[in-house]
Amino acid sequence: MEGVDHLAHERNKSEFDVDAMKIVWAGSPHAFDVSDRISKLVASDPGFRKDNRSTLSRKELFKNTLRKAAYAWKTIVDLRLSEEEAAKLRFYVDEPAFTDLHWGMFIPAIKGQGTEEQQQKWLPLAYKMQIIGCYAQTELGHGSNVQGLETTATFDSQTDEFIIHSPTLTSSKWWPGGLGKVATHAIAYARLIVGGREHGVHGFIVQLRSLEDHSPLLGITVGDIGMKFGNGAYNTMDNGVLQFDHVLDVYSIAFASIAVMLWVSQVTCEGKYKQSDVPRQLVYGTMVYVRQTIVADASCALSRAVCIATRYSAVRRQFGSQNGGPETQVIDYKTQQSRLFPLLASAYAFRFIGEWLKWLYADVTQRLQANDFSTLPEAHACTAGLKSLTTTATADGIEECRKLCGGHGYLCSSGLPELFAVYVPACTYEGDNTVLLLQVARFLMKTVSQLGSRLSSKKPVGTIAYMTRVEHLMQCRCGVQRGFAELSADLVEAAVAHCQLIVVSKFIEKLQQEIPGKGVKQQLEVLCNIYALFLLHKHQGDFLSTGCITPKHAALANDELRSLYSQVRPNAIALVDAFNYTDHYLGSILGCYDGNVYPKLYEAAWKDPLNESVVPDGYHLYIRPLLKQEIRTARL
Ligand SMILES: CCCCCCCCCC/C=C\CCCCCCCC(=O)SCCNC(=O)CCNC(=O)[C@H](O)C(C)(C)COP(=O)(O)OP(=O)(O)OC[C@H]1O[C@@H](n2cnc3c(N)ncnc32)[C@H](O)[C@@H]1OP(=O)(O)O
Ligand SMILES: Cc1cc2nc3c(=O)[nH]c(=O)nc-3n(C[C@H](O)[C@H](O)[C@H](O)COP(=O)(O)OP(=O)(O)OC[C@H]3O[C@@H](n4cnc5c(N)ncnc54)[C@H](O)[C@@H]3O)c2cc1C
Repeated sequence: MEGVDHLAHERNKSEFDVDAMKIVWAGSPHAFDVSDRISKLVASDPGFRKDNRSTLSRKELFKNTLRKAAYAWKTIVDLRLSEEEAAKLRFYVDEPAFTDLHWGMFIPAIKGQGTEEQQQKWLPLAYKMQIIGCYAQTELGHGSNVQGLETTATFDSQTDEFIIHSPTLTSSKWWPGGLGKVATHAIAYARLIVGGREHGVHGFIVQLRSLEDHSPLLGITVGDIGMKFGNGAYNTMDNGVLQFDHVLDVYSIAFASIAVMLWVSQVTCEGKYKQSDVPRQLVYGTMVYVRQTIVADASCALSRAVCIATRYSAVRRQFGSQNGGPETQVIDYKTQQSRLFPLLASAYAFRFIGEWLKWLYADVTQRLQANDFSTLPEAHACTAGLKSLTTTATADGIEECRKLCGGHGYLCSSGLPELFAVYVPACTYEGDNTVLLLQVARFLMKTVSQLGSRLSSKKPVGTIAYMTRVEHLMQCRCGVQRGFAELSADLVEAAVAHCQLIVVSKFIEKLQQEIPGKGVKQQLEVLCNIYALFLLHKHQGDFLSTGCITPKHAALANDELRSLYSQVRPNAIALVDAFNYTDHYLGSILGCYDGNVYPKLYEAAWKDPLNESVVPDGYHLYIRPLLKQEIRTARL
């Protein structure tokens, strides 16, 4: 029945202050206020409805996304929302679109790598959306190997301009979001050539389309790369293909530096290339920034899936009826708990590692501004490794949550198939997860060779086993005289272990902070122990082989896990309520707040276009002849 909370009995079991946990999850009272207010604003506005996405064709879907993006911008302007509120509004609109790359990469790249002059020229236009940007780095032939990019940018000292060119088919830009049909400008990465000499890959701001009629400029061939994984989902995004045919960057020498997107290098008025004495890797700075935001995205996406699966697991009953009484809630089955509760713990763990990574990025950015590059390697390794670890775990976790919901998890109305389809490319974009783990492995190898066996003693006591595991895995690999490539598969495992150590240690450090609210810290301690012991159980081979635990320890850990699951059980619904997601944002009948699942599932079924007619289109042409044996049977 509408208006009845079918999960009230679960909510009454809670042993902690849910409102206080909402603040912990949001990060602060202010952050909670913004999130709560904006999510309800979006949920209450029919202009942001999204329940019809799966019934639209690609063109209808894309046009609807453009409408929503324009409507969101109008809402932001009309309500005079702050940058923080506007970002939250785009988040809760929950539709991959060109705006993600405009605000998520194009603007940060200019802020992070542009000179004062470049920022003064481009940021005001970008902030007012008077230009729409994309980040055009990947090419048809190269994505991971940035140094392999083929697009060229040749400085013409006669005309004081840069000539951007795609010399081969494989140099076509391929994948940039927003490029296909919308972006007017791109930050295009190309090999800089000055005076016949090549100076490696640099970023260039290039105009792609007319600001008058949106037609591609002279020498620009641009379009969409086509349908992607899953029906609705990520097809709201126009990932594009782009070829430059000797495109002149229209900026005169006076603005030449406007085009070369870097404060680490300049082309002077005399056509001379000036490389500052800063690490070349700063050209990768935007990727470091985006990787740390992707870790925060992981906690959002995983918590969404866990919220759906937890609420549905409390609603669903199957088997176990005693004397005609109610059947057993599937959330009470130990197998369901052993699959679901580690994902609940991971959602919280990723939330806190995302908070720490945001601090680390801000710290390294501050140091860079003071020409202190000492923590850049660690920042790169951490952002690369944690992006890899959290996105892999989240993509796998969303799929596990779908399976935890049985057959109904496979319905689009569960919200889980679309969530998976939109989320899963996170394991690839912003760096293929294996390629990024290889970067971490390189960093560990260098650290071991510099520091000897002790990778770091700066970890909380509770992580000794985790630290020993990493050191042992590295010693086993570094000890033998075989090349990095030969050992790379093993080194990637050590890299994963290192990232898991960081997540566990930062969760423990979080618990050493002042955390207000009745029972809140206790609940987080339970979740932290679940996260740490679940990984220890999952990788017990590593821990046993390093000798840092015995088989008896492993058995005790498993017993403790079961006990911890029993402690979470009465609080599970309250722990997902703490995410404070609206039904609109969840987009899931299985995860609706009131747990009134069956009537909503039944009602939603009849809204499917296939049920607009009782007799299906095609019956008279195909089925009736079949049933009436009017189809001439082939001679046997
Ligand atoms: C229903 C709805 C559900 C909603 C769910 C929510 C999900 C959100 C959906 C939102 C929708 C849309 C938003 C999506 C946003 C998508 C954005 C994607 C954009 C992109 O993909 S941009 C392109 C990204 N490309 C890459 O990441 C390329 C990866 N490759 C590299 O980074 C490099 O090539 C490399 C692998 C690191 C190799 O570098 P290189 O060739 O230079 O070679 P080396 O390995 O020798 O490195 C040299 C040296 O440099 C150091 N180094 C390398 N990288 C960095 C760095 N980034 N920072 C600092 N230092 C770096 C390296 O360590 C070496 O140092 P050393 O010599 O060892 O000292
Ligand atoms: C949805 C989506 C959105 C995207 N948006 C953008 C965007 O806006 N802008 C942009 O510039 N790009 C974008 N990309 C491109 C993305 O950044 C690349 O696809 C990504 O960096 C992976 O590179 P790749 O495709 O070349 O993979 P590859 O490197 O070709 O990977 C293929 C396989 O090779 C393996 N491999 C590669 N190199 C090595 C190695 N050295 N050692 C061991 N194994 C290796 C990988 O692990 C993987 O298994 C997007 C991609 C997707 C899917």
